[in-house]
Amino acid sequence: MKLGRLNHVGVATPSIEKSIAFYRDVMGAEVIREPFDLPAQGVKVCFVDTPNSQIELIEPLGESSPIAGFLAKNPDGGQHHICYEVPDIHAAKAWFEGKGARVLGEPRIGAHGTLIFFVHPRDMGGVLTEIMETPRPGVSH
Ligand SMILES: CC[C@@H](C(=O)O)C(=O)SCCNC(=O)CCNC(=O)[C@H](O)C(C)(C)COP(=O)(O)OP(=O)(O)OC[C@H]1O[C@@H](n2cnc3c(N)ncnc32)[C@H](O)[C@@H]1OP(=O)(O)O
Ligand SMILES: [Co+2]
Repeated sequence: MKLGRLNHVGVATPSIEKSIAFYRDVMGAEVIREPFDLPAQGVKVCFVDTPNSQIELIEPLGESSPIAGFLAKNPDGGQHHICYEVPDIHAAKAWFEGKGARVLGEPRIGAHGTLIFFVHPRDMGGVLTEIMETPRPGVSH
């Protein structure tokens, strides 16, 4: 597998509204997308555009949110995951499994509307890694 484009850095936050104010007023972000709920992933999401990538703000949605444990340990929030693009999600899953890395669940639709999966941080040098199929040109995500 060839390492693809960095799509986004996930940042967990207890309050997307407060984080939006931070990225706007302190970081000078000019393009901050409208937040939206993603119940299937247990998070509320807001994309902050940078010139070459995106920051993905994620706030827990519901008590069983996958980021609840992270926020319990880091109540002010923090860097949560890094997401790389790949051309073929199923080939990428087979690649990581072949390397003995723990893929967390089956590929599912992520915030950009393409298939994603996560690889366990303990098998990825301490970094929770999201793998995302590259959006196709002409399809809006
Ligand atoms: C917006 C949708 C989507 C997108 O399209 O972009 C998203 O990004 S959704 C983002 C949220 N979803 C997920 O994170 C799903 C995958 N995550 C998980 O399955 C779990 O969070 C986890 C990675 C298995 C961790 O589970 P948890 O119960 O929170 O913690 P543990 O105590 O079991 O952790 C085990 C181990 O891993 C360390 N850890 C946990 N989270 C992270 C992290 N974000 N970065 C680095 N390390 C992390 C934790 O400290 C434990 O370490 P040890 O104690 O040393 O074993
Ligand atoms: Co993400």
